[in-house]
Amino acid sequence: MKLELKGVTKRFGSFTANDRISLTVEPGEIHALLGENGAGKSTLMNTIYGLYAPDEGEILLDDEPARFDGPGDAVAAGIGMVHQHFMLIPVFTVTESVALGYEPTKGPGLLDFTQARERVREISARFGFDVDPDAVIEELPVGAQQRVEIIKALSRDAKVLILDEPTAVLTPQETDELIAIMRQLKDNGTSIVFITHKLREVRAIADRITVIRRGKVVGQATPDASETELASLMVGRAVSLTTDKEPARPGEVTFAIDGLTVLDSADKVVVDDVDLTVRRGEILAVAGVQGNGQTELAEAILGVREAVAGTIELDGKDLGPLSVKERLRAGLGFVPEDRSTDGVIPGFSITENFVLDMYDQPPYAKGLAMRPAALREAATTQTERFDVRLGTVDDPISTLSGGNQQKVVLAREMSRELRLFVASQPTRGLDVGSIEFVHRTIVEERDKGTPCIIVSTELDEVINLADRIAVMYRGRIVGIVPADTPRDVLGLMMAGVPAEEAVQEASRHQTALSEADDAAEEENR
Ligand SMILES: Nc1ncnc2c1ncn2[C@@H]1O[C@H](COP(=O)(O)OP(=O)(O)OP(=O)(O)O)[C@@H](O)[C@H]1O
Repeated sequence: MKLELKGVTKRFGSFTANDRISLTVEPGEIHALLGENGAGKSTLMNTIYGLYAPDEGEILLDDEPARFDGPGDAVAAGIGMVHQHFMLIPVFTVTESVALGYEPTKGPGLLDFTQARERVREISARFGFDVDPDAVIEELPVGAQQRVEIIKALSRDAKVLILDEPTAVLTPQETDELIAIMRQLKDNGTSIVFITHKLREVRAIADRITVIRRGKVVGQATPDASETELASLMVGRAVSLTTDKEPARPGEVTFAIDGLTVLDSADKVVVDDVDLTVRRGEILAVAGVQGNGQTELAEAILGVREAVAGTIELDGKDLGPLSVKERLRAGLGFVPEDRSTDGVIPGFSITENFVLDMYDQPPYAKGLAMRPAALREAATTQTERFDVRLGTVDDPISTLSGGNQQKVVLAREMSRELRLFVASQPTRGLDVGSIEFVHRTIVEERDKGTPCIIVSTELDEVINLADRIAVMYRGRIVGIVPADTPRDVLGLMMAGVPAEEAVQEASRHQTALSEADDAAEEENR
């Protein structure tokens, strides 16, 4: 189905989030939508999905004007959407989740689960999804949950599928699987609108690219545009995709973890006897495929997850007995992996979110009295520094775009005097310009002498920032290697191969590749 937007405008009060946007998505086309944080991408998609009514302009489906009074109308017209945050109910099975939207009925008030299960089976088989209709959502990995969202849309005959940052939470393997699925859907005639901040993906799969900035279309591109060209079109200036940094000048060890063991909620060991040290003035990146204990390691440092064995010491002090609040006061800056559940309180204003645990600390309080003016000033200055796109700092943080909420968390945590900085997926959901800034700011923090731990599943980020890299696999540290370790060696370590073996295996692989090249050349001659 062809989707066409003509002059679509959406305002929130006096703020124009989408300003006369026009674009066309042809049947079977993968159309990427690029734009910096707060550019208006999600707003536009929510409008196409019937969650917002456009203030001006129109949406056409196969050249016919469409008006939606809610997502129900959009779905009936053939539009499906997979949101940034999945809308699935954790305790439901796959079949129940799909039936909830599709609701094939046996009669008044009775859902036909047999029919729904068949539908799940049929769609899974057609696209090779490998999803068990009876699996419970909360027990599925994120990539599989996302496939359920796609099945749900397809079960309702979606002909236009909107994917809003679908790869932000996926492992590299899951991303490859999703890309394969998108290709199949395309071959099947489904039109796809694809939002992402990852330029490599855009170049790999998009047929056409539309770039929006501050609510307006600023350009169109084809996938042969370079990453640098796309980045500057998005942000309106040249962006460096790598961070210039001097070699670290590490000082003394001020942070040490010894024999740390942590259990998950089902009492399974998720961090297994981990030893780590970080020196002043260095960045240790913890790399690994999501779900190998990195999250729990970071949570144990913050104190939201209890260690069953081992110690954590900062500046010679045992953090074990300290509460989260006391650890923050001891100089820990912490960026959680999931800002929406652990980083911000949606109903609070940006200013209130700027302090949370630190409201009674100088400079925001003097004795027992809070100093609202000092707080407001800090929130204003720091959000400006981090280029947070906002109306005023008194607005609820929930009105900010996802990437801008992430920047508030970073601004909050990086505006204190720190003795240790720990960040999980610090740039998740950020645009390339913001990533450039955040990476530079982390390096500045290092150069002030703060020991930094960056937990990231993005190898680009790990390689860009790290002075040393610790690779985690199944709760253990597989090895700690220098920052210039080749990608293929890191990849093997992430699959559990010890460092030395990984180096040998990678070099064998390289030799085999070059021998194959030589043989092919010989044959061509
Ligand atoms: N309900 C709302 N009330 C007020 N302002 C809003 C609301 N929803 C979005 N906005 C504003 O509209 C702008 C566009 O937000 P949107 O979420 O569409 O951005 P985005 O391009 O998807 O960004 P990101 O890449 O960070 O997800 C932002 O400045 C945001 O603050």
